[in-house]
Amino acid sequence: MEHQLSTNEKSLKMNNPEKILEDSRKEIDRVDNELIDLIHKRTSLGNDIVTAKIALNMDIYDEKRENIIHEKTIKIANEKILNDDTKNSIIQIMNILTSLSKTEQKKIINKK
Ligand SMILES: O=C(O)C(=O)C[C@]1(C(=O)O)C=C[C@@H](O)C=C1
Repeated sequence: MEHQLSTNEKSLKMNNPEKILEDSRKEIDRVDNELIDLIHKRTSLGNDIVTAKIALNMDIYDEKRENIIHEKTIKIANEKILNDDTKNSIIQIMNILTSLSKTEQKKIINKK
């Protein structure tokens, strides 16, 4: 749970930029850790997916599914009222994640 700062803590922080920097960097480290875990988790799912695709005689690349992911990403970004720059960056990140998944799936096929 996020810690809610009291008014007293907030005014203390305002006068202490070193503390703001230190705390913000600690929080960024925590977020980065979570992101790395989530990226690893998403990429690892490629293992099961490629096994299923081989059994179903499907290609790794699925344009229809990638379009759904693209539309879903835009919908979520709009709901969260993100600005266009942030929205476009998130779309790029999602493209990187699907590419990563495809690369991993190809590696698994080549090992089989
Ligand atoms: O859902 C799939 O079929 C996947 O292989 C996963 C994934 C993705 O990363 O989301 C990757 C490649 C496909 O083109 C579509 C989606």
